[in-house]
Amino acid sequence: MNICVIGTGYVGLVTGVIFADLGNEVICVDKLEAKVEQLNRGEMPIYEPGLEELVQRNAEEGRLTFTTDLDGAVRKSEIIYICVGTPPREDGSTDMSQVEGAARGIAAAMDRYKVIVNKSTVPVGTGSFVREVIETNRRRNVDFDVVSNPEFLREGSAIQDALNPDRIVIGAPNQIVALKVLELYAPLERPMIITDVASAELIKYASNAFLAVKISFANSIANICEAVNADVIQVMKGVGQDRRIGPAFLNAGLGYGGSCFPKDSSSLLHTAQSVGYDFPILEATIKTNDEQPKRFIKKIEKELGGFKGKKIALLGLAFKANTDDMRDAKSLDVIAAVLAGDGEIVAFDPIAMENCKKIFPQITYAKSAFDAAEGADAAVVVTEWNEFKQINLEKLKAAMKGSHVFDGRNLYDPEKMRRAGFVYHGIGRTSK
Ligand SMILES: NC(=O)c1ccc[n+]([C@@H]2O[C@H](COP(=O)([O-])OP(=O)(O)OC[C@H]3O[C@@H](n4cnc5c(N)ncnc54)[C@H](O)[C@@H]3O)[C@@H](O)[C@H]2O)c1
Ligand SMILES: O=c1ccn([C@@H]2O[C@H](COP(=O)(O)OP(=O)(O)O[C@H]3O[C@H](CO)[C@@H](O)[C@H](O)[C@H]3O)[C@@H](O)[C@H]2O)c(=O)[nH]1
Repeated sequence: MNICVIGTGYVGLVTGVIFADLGNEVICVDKLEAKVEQLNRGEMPIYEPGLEELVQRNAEEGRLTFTTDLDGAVRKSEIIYICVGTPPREDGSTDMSQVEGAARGIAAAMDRYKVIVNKSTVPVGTGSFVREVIETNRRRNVDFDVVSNPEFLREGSAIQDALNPDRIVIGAPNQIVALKVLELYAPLERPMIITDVASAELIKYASNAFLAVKISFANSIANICEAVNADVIQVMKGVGQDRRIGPAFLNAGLGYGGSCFPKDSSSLLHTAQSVGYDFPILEATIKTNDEQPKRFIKKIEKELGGFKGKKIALLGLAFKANTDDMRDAKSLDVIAAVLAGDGEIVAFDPIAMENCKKIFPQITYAKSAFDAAEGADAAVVVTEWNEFKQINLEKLKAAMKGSHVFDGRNLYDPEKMRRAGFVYHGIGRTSK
């Protein structure tokens, strides 16, 4: 099959390379010339384990190409995947300008029947919106179908997630076009759900919102744990053992960040409100998530007696481990609060420092966690990197001036930390 993928972010790159690896001819298009040049040199614009090798192999074998020429790519392809960004607007709704731009580009280039697939996370109704944009802007009277095929990959494990999805969701206007898209995924032998376009669009938002609810619920329980001296890890372990609940996404911490949960929960809330429904569960989930880093920062400030003149070793910057993505990373809240309180930040992250420098060039970036901890009054952990989980506690203690460790991801055992001489503060952990 000849496939065109529009957008070379996480989703476009992973979708493109996987379809190429399954034997299709894939052209990936991006409007950013520098990004396309970088990809053509075999360099990845993002950090994602396993991506570079897979892209290089498929490019060398001639199945995967990168271009800025949307016209040419659309003409050569039977199926066109829209994988562009859908960032949030100020009011929580979704900025659809990239999707509209892609649809206009497709409309101008279409020379025969095409299947247009929305893989971007888009509000319910986007299938009809894309159809309308193309109908209005097409130059020739050629037929086309619009399908929804949402993506469920996670950053940091994107290739594995895309190759082994729990389900493949295809929302199509008819069986024939559904089967055409389904055929692309047949070699993966994963469960398929075929439905209408609107339901498929909503499956994506409902899934992300439900996971966000789980996280905010665990964080709420953690906040109670702190007041009653119970341990949230033990509590959620006990809760998650119930097969009806499940253990995943019950880790209490600083709250969810990244490029998806915050914007997608706001977008779904906006959709609900636009049809006259308040969606109180989702509202509370978002509120809980907004408050979680604030509570943590307040706790640090109180324990240290303010940030003024204090040196904070910040361990981790990315919104989660195995990515260099800084979108909605909780480290940003911590940095902003410490700087606003006249404190000093020395940060270390295995791979996200370059991206953080673009946002906070004024803080100090260290060569290692120990380098960051040198002479620090407190260490604050915000990203669940393995190298922080396995850190040599003695060495960390010896490097620091103070003994406070604020663990925003519950990486450590409180008892072990106390034995190592730290004053340990987790999220929802026992104090004795
Ligand atoms: N990042 C994730 O983990 C993830 C997972 C599942 C779903 N999603 C959804 O997938 C979509 C893409 O996310 P992402 O993180 O890959 O996006 P991104 O913002 O990192 O990348 C989007 C790319 O599209 C390009 N683009 C925009 N308009 C274009 C046009 N008209 N022609 C050519 N290129 C164009 C941009 O230049 C950019 O390189 C979003 O809707 C997101 O919500 C993301
Ligand atoms: O128990 C948990 C699990 C996650 N998180 C946080 O939640 C955020 C999101 O984590 P994760 O879901 O692993 O990362 P994403 O790459 O943002 O992936 C989510 O968002 C994608 C974009 O829509 C979806 O495709 C994925 O299925 C969905 O998991 C991060 O800040 C995590 O630290 C917690 O606080 N507690």
